[in-house]
Amino acid sequence: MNHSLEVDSIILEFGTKRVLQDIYLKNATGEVTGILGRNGCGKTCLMNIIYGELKIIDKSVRVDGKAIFDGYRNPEILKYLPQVHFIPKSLTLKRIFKDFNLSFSRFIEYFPEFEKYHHSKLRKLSSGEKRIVEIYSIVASKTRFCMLDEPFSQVMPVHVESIKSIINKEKENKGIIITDHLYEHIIDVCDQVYVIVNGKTYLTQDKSDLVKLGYISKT
Ligand SMILES: Nc1ncnc2c1ncn2[C@@H]1O[C@H](COP(=O)(O)OP(=O)(O)OP(=O)(O)O)[C@@H](O)[C@H]1O
Repeated sequence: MNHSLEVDSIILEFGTKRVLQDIYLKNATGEVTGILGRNGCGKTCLMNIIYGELKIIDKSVRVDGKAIFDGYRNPEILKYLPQVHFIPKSLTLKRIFKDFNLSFSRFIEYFPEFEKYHHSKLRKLSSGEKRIVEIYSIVASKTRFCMLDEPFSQVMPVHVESIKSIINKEKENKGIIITDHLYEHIIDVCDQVYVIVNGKTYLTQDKSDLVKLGYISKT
C-alpha cells in the first residue's frame, strides 16, 4: 500500500532568531526526497520537528492526510537516523538485528566484511562501521517512512555506493527523506530535492538551481 507524508505550516524560532518559516515538503512510498541547504539553515531541526522530538506550536505533519504529532512514538510509521550514534554500544550485532527484525545474511550481502562481527558488541566497531549498522537498521527495517540525517558523511566511498543501493531497494516499500552535504550522492539517489534558504523550501529542477540558491558555487 502507498502512503504519503506532507509537512508545512512550520514556524521555528530560537529567541528572536527565526530559523524556519515557509516549509513545504512531500514524500511518498517509492520516493526519496532530499533536503539540502547551507550549514545552520535548519535541516536537522526540520527532521526533529517531523519526528516530534523538537516541540513547536506551529506545525503540520500529515501521513495520508492525517496529522501526526509524535512520530517518535510510532516506529511503524516513522523512523529517524540522527547524526549521532543512537544504538547502545553494549549490544551485539546479533541482538541489534533481532531487535530491528532484520536479516543479518541480507546485510552481509551488501557488507561481507561485517560477517566477523555477528557476535561482537557494537563498541568493537569503528565509528564508520557503527554508522553503517545504524544506517542499515533504520533504512532496512519495517516502517512507512524513514529520515536519514547525513548517512554518507562518515562512510567510505565503496560503502556509500552500497547504502545508495539499499536506499534504491528499500524505497520500493517506504518513503525516504534524506539530507547530506555530499550533494552529488543526494542528487543521484533522490526523486526530488528541496533546498532550504532563509527558512523557506525551494523544490529544485536541476543542479543549476543549487547555484542560484547559493548552495554550490558552480555546476
Ligand atoms: N537548541 C538550540 N538553541 C538555539 N539555537 C539552535 C538550537 N538548535 C539549533 N539551533 C540553531 O538553529 C539553526 C538550524 O540548526 P540545524 O542544526 O537544523 O542546521 P542544519 O541545517 O542541520 O546545519 P548543518 O548543515 O550544519 O548540519 C542553527 O542556526 C542553529 O544554531
